[in-house]
Amino acid sequence: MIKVEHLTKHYGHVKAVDDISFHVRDGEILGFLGPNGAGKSTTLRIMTSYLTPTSGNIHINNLNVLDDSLDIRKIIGYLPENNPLYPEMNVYDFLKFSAAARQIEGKAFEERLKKVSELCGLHGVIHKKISELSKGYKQRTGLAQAIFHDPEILILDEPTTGLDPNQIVEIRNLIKQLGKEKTVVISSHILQEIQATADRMVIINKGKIAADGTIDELMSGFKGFTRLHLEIEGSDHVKDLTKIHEKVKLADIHTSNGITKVVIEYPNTLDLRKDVFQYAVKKGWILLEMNRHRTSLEDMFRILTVEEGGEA
Ligand SMILES: Nc1ncnc2c1ncn2[C@@H]1O[C@H](COP(=O)(O)OP(=O)(O)OP(=O)(O)O)[C@@H](O)[C@H]1O
Repeated sequence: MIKVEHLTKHYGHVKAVDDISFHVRDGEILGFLGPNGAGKSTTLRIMTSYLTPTSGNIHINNLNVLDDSLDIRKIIGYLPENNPLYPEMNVYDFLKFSAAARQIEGKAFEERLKKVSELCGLHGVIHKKISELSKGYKQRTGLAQAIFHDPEILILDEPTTGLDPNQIVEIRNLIKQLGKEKTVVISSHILQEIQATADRMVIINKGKIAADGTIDELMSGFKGFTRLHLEIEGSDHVKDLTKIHEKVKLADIHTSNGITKVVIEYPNTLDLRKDVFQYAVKKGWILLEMNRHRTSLEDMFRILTVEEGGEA
């Protein structure tokens, strides 16, 4: 269990993380979602004990990042955002070098290498120079380094950034595979990324927690709205649509060549399509198109982060 408690981190005048608390349960894949600059990397670097907090603490099992940084690094595997590798080394030498830093050598190294390269699909490239690998294989090498000491917790900072769509799917599958045995925290600024891999998510914005829960919980807790897109021919009074119901708002209206394109908005708890149709008939309008768009999780993410003043 990872417990983040009232964590705050200042860089000079910049409050990168502002009194956040959340937890990660054993065995779950937690998505840590937020726009650029939200404070994700800072939180993850404190979690991995590479950075000290200004205040607050993170407990991992019976350890905490203030007092037990060396022990914490033993139980955590970390893939930082920029995946630092040594491009001049080949994959084998790089893994041997990283393993030696953790005192995994000789027979123990060879045994672990067999398992890790199988899991990360590195067999075909093990003697290739890192600089010659595709971005996807570089990421696999970074993941192999992160799991080499068989940590119980894996912290992955934006692991699919910069990959092509096929590589993204491969790395997601690998993360899900690793998540069967380990507790995983994966950060991203892309909602679909978190939806595709995580069991639960914590949304951070401007250093504060904006939401925390499973995707279903967040959706049901979020009072979404419907956007009804309409095209109406031959009316000057389309704005009157707001009279249908007190909750209807005019989101957009635009007329050209005698056709008015209008978007109305109302809570998801209502379905006003019939009312709109009947109103149009009553007014003698010709309704050319009606298209319903209900707020999705993407909208929710945008709203949560924008309302908090972010730049989603
Ligand atoms: N070493 C540093 N010195 C000063 N400010 C920093 C430093 N590292 C991060 N920041 C600032 O702290 C805030 C949070 O940054 P952080 O990297 O944690 O966010 P992030 O959510 O990981 O974003 P990104 O995905 O863009 O890396 C930002 O305003 C950033 O500019």
